[in-house]
Amino acid sequence: SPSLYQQIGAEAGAERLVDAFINQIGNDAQILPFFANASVAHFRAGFLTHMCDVLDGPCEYRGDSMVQIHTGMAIKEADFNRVVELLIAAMDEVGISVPVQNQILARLAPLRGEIIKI
Ligand code: HEM
Repeated sequence: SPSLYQQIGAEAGAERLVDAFINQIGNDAQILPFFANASVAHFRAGFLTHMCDVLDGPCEYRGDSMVQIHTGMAIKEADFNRVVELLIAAMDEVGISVPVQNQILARLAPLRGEIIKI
């Protein structure tokens, strides 16, 4: 059966999704401040490869670990939940079906403990 990566439209679909997500973050007063010192190009490339890997696409994420990246950001539960909302809004925007959205969120949910309160 097709991978989740294929179901979102492979490379072009993943790029549309990540660009919509970045646009959501750029318009969100709660989350944008976390990215004040980040490079958008670096985040885009890293998030794309990580997403491709997590969704069983033909990529292997070799960047810093989730713990390494997010340590010191003091991300709270509410911030994590907000980022999930922004990702859902981005998935809606690019037309990913709700069943596929739920499978994607199920892949990301276990990462919560590596990202918050560290
Ligand atoms: C499941 C949720 C999340 C995943 C899978 C995730 C994943 C990632 C990945 C893959 C990168 C880029 C790594 C690289 O190549 O350098 C990144 C960077 C970043 N993430 Fe997350 N993240 C998540 C949640 C969050 C949350 C909730 C926040 C803040 C509220 C956040 C803030 C950041 C920031 C600011 C960067 C850029 C760091 C920099 O380049 O300076 N992330 N994240």
